[in-house]
Amino acid sequence: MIGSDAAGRSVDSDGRAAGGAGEARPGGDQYRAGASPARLHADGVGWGVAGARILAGVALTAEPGVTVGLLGPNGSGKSSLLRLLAGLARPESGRVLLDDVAVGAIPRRALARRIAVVTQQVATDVEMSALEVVLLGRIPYRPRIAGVGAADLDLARRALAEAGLAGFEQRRWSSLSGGERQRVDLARALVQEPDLLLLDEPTNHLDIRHQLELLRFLAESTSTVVVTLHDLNLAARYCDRLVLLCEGRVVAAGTPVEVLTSSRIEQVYRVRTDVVIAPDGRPRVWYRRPSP
Ligand SMILES: Nc1ncnc2c1ncn2[C@@H]1O[C@H](COP(=O)(O)OP(=O)(O)OP(=O)(O)O)[C@@H](O)[C@H]1O
Repeated sequence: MIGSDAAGRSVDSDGRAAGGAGEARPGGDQYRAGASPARLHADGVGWGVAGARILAGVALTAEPGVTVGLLGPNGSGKSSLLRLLAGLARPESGRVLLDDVAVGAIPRRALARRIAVVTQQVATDVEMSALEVVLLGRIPYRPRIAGVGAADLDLARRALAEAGLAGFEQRRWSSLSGGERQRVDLARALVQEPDLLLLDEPTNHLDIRHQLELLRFLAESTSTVVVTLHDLNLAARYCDRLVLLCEGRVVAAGTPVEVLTSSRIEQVYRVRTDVVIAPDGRPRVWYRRPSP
């Protein structure tokens, strides 16, 4: 045990509540492929910058293995909330729990083994190969003075192939296109073998085929996933649940059918739509042309 959570409970070296269901990690540091999907729960979360309130009273629950889509207009607080969920910033009020342990109480190295984050800010001037970037995801698993092992290399190569980038191993990061960088960064997150995968607009540089492949991959992933998206139809099709933010507050949460109603989309996005339920039982949003 190397710490305690906000409630004073012991926290083990993997950031789990001592004696909790997930305490033992079969296979230790071996390839786990998101074998222990986490439950993420946030409630009453508030956060602000320089006196400006960015998030207020936000609640979000992602059950193990579920894919939650985080929606909302520009500036509604999606990226800010994702940072709080990832433990990259601390909420000013409320709490964020990973399997009942406050994220802020989990040691950084343990947190890096459990949560992987794919952000929008992908640096352009990194002098590394694609394979080296992917291998960054293995650092939380490596003894501090050890080099890269054969198993790490194998995992990184497989993750690149999974991202559709087999053969890109030695390509310089700076030579990659925006979409290729986004997929390398996803591969880096995958080799972290996270229990919780947090992605901030991971489709924004991807062509439609890669968007569909990525969202299908997330939907089928054994990890718990929270992903911010702007495309309402992709969110409706691939997410189990949606949380809709507006001006830093949750205005709706539930299944895609419950959240994506025509009146709510108009209220939040000021866009008129027709929403129909497709044969797969999920909503499809048709945007009306703005009247001249
Ligand atoms: N560090 C900061 N300093 C000042 N304002 C900030 C900071 N971080 C976020 N904000 C503001 O908080 C609000 C929410 O930003 P955030 O990036 O979370 O929104 P978002 O929903 O992800 O937006 P988008 O869809 O445009 O990516 C915005 O008005 C933004 O300008």
